[in-house]
Amino acid sequence: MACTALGAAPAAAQHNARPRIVSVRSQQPGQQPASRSAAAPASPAVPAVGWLWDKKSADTRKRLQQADIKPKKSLGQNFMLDDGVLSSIVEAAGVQPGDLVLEIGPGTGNLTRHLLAAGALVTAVEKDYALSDQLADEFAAVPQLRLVCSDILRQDLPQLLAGMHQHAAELAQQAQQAQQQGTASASGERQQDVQQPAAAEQQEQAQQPQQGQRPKVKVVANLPYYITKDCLVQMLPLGDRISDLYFMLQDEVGVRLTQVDPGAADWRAMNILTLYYCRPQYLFRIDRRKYHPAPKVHGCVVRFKLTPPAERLDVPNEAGFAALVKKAFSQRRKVARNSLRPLYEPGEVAAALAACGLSEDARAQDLTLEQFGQLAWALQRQGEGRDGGAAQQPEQQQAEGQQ
Ligand SMILES: C[S@@+](CC[C@H](N)C(=O)[O-])C[C@H]1O[C@@H](n2cnc3c(N)ncnc32)[C@H](O)[C@@H]1O
Repeated sequence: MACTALGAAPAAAQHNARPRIVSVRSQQPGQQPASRSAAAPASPAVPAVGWLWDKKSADTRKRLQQADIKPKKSLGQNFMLDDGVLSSIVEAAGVQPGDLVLEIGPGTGNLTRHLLAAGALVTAVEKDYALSDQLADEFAAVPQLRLVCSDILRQDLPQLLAGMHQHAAELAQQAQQAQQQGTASASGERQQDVQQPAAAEQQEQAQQPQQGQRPKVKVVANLPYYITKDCLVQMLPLGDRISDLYFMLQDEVGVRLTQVDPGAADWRAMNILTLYYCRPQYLFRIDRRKYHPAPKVHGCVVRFKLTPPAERLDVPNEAGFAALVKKAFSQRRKVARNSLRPLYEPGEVAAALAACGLSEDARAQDLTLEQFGQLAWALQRQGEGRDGGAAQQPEQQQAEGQQ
């Protein structure tokens, strides 16, 4: 396992981030985990699963006591005790050998073990140093796990995801070298340079596809409830690099994000923005007693299937659209023409709503994603007509208003 501190946030965000290297146990080229033969196939290795099951998730309480570690409420530490639930999540996520999986908060490694057993190449980001140290020891012989000891919310995500592709390329290269060494020694030949340098370089380039062709990452996590929204805001826009998020959430939040319709009191800006970026699906509920310590509320698993940027609803401007939606919901009881002040004059909003075939008295909570999209275009067209083409987007107006 490689344990590192990668993808540190920009300087302004580094206060308190303190990512650090716990340990680095580098793999010698060609060296494989003990369980693998030298003549491994030239693809990322899959660990033998036997030892993974030496530790049962149900024993978490006992193992924490032995290590003298108390669950920290401040870090949302509610460990999953049920291996059945964990394997259901990995199965629902369709994890296949060689898949790239980002895990947030591996904790005592309960979900991590299931992901590795399914053959995933896992990058796990854990904020708690004590737990990171434990994981670094436990998974020392597993190069398929890359452990990042840091706060996920302070990570430069594109950099973290790029590091996952690099990790996969390194493992593939090691497997290939091991295979070549195995073949050479089996045939009794002397090890020779069988490739010209240029050919080796070409092969390496072929193994490192460009961004658009790279396989997308899956994110699978038993999240601390208090960072759910921030993680969604951070990850939902990355549909060009992430295929799906499989999150264990507070049940009430999962229901609110997946089972509320326009017009309901619980229809919020987060519903509109979630639907803009993905298709959310409630998978199953998890009894609160399956966690240690048991939280006050039940959990659930939700799949967020991310929409690639080119397939999202067409809006005049993404940041402007998000600002429009948030402003419209900022005073939920008011009709939209009033809640959208001062971004737009009430008369402008009423005219735009009418142009979309909507009631002038519509409230934000009455509107669907598509209707918000139509409203954004109607407001844009009106602005262009009024300003002779120099219409401002809401975020521009906001920025100027703050000056
Ligand atoms: C709900 S526990 C889940 C632990 C483990 N995955 C399981 O299923 O048993 C959440 C984990 O996230 C870690 N964590 C909390 N905040 C974090 C953050 N901002 N970044 C990364 N990890 C975090 C906690 O230390 C804890 O290990």
